[in-house]
Amino acid sequence: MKTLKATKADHQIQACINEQQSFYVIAGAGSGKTTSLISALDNIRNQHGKHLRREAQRIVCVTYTKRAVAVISSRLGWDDLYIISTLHGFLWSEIKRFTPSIRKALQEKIIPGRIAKQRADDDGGKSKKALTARTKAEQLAQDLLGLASVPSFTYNDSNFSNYLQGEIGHEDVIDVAAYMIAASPQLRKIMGQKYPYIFVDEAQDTQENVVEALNMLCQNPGLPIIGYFGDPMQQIYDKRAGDFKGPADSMRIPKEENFRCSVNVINLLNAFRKDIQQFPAGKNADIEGSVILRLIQTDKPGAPRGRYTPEQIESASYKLDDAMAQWGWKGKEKIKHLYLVRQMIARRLGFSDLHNLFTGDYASTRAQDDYENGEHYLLKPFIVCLYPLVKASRAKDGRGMIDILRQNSPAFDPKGKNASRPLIEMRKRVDTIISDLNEMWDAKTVEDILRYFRKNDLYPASKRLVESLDRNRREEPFDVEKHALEKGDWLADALFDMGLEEIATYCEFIDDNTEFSTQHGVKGEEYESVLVVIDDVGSAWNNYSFAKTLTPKSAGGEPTDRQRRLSNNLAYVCFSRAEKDLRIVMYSQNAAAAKLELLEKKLFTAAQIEVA
Ligand SMILES: Nc1ncnc2c1ncn2[C@@H]1O[C@H](COP(=O)(O)OP(=O)(O)OP(=O)(O)O)[C@@H](O)[C@H]1O
Repeated sequence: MKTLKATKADHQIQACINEQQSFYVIAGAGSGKTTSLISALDNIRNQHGKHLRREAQRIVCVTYTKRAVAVISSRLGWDDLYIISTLHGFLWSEIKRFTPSIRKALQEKIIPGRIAKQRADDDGGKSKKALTARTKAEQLAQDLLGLASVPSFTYNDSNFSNYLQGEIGHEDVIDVAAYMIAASPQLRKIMGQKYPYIFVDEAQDTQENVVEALNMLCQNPGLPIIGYFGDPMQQIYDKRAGDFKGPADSMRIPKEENFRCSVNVINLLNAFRKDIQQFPAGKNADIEGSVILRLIQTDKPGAPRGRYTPEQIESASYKLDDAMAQWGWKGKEKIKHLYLVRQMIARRLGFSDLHNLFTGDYASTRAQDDYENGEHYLLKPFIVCLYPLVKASRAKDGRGMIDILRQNSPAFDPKGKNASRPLIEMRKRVDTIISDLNEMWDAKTVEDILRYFRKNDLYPASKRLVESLDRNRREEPFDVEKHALEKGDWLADALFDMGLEEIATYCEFIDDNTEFSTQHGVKGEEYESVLVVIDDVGSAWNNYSFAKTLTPKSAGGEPTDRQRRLSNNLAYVCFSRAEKDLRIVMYSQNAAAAKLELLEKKLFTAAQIEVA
């Protein structure tokens, strides 16, 4: 492992570990939180590894993404002394054996809570919101009644729970686990004995109830202890413990170094937040770097739902190319593009039709969110299994294809129904499937491929997917009001008719194989040159309003508190990825006034702002 000079915070963390005291590290971007976390994990192994292994105890590190899990695991040599896992994965593995307790948590707390939330949205009237909430509350009440006869539960790794099928989705796993840990001293004791050291990375994005439950687990003097690492300003999800803290008597450990960014980028970060002022603490102190903000004047969006027309997108894109050319960034390597403007990413990468479908009239907010996160039930089979399979086959990666099938396909599950079939027969099947798939991929539709996969039992077909494939096509013309609750059918029908070309680029984008990223995908990453493109219009959500947050006067009003927090935090996360040069493009309907406002706020210097 690369050893870096220990910082003051590293010494404080070590002292906490020696004293068996919980702690929480609060520090800005690029301050080496993840680095300190990994070195603390390594130090515990050096000091106590033998003893822990003898006692069959393990060190836990939960982190935010599967990618972070891989990075931390590899830095520690894939040692099974550690459990390095996403929060969902870890919590589920701890509770999954306790079926009666899971059922009890759902019955006593989780489902009643969800019903109450729906009821609060139902004013008894006939509005779409009230009707949807009523239907959902009724469905949940049915689920509650039927729960007693559900024999067991599985985690279905999606946003949806299907209680009567015993399937629990992401949000429920978190809530059920937090409830069970908080409610059961026995469970806390079992976990505490197994895991004397528990670390949480990206603590600001951990759910509040989980922080509370873990703090209860570690509230007594001595082991187990918990160590959180995070930055309140990098909280980019809702309902999370932004201002997290350890249990009572835990130690707050600040870090003011920045080892990543150039001097100019750090100056911007310091102007952006007042709670932490960083200084360049490593080789970066010698790198001046550069920051340029280009404000591009745009017109009011001309398309329905406050979106750009194709001509406007064309023009916005052209002006962006222009800026890149003038900075000498056109064709330059090692640039990471961070766009909040999905419409533009989709256009540039070539999946506009898919994007328009999932942000158009047939898409509920949930469908849109799921599409953006790569979680939609109709797209996930492609992301997880189908497209990777085609890709592996085109790369002639036989081993990769078999791995994908073994991990995803019931027909190839090493413990499944075909486990005892001769290897040679299974190999032949793989060959047939791959050749069929390759043939179909260029010529057939989404529906054809999904049907083929279902027929051959290649992907676990969720109930919703099966229902969509089995249902008759919707023949009647779509009516926004009348079909509000069933619009997903029209969405599915339109998707079924699409070819696979756009799906392929979408999958590449979601898998982070393009130079484009959404800002959410770059947490924890760093790149030499970063281009951030921000535009409230293309974002198509109400979550953010960059114009109102950064330039309220020229944008015609203040953002909501929530918009301000999310916009500021997301901008901070993006800006702080740059090691050397940062370029920001912001579309504005009042560019000249926006410039004056930004200068007044001293966020940028006059030399750093261009108006085009
Ligand atoms: N003590 C150190 N000495 C020199 N370089 C360091 C040190 N600690 C971290 N770094 C380097 O600084 C960069 C940022 O570190 P790291 O990713 O751990 O920061 P972070 O606080 O987790 O960042 P963020 O919150 O922005 O994702 C990395 O390139 C890392 O190698």
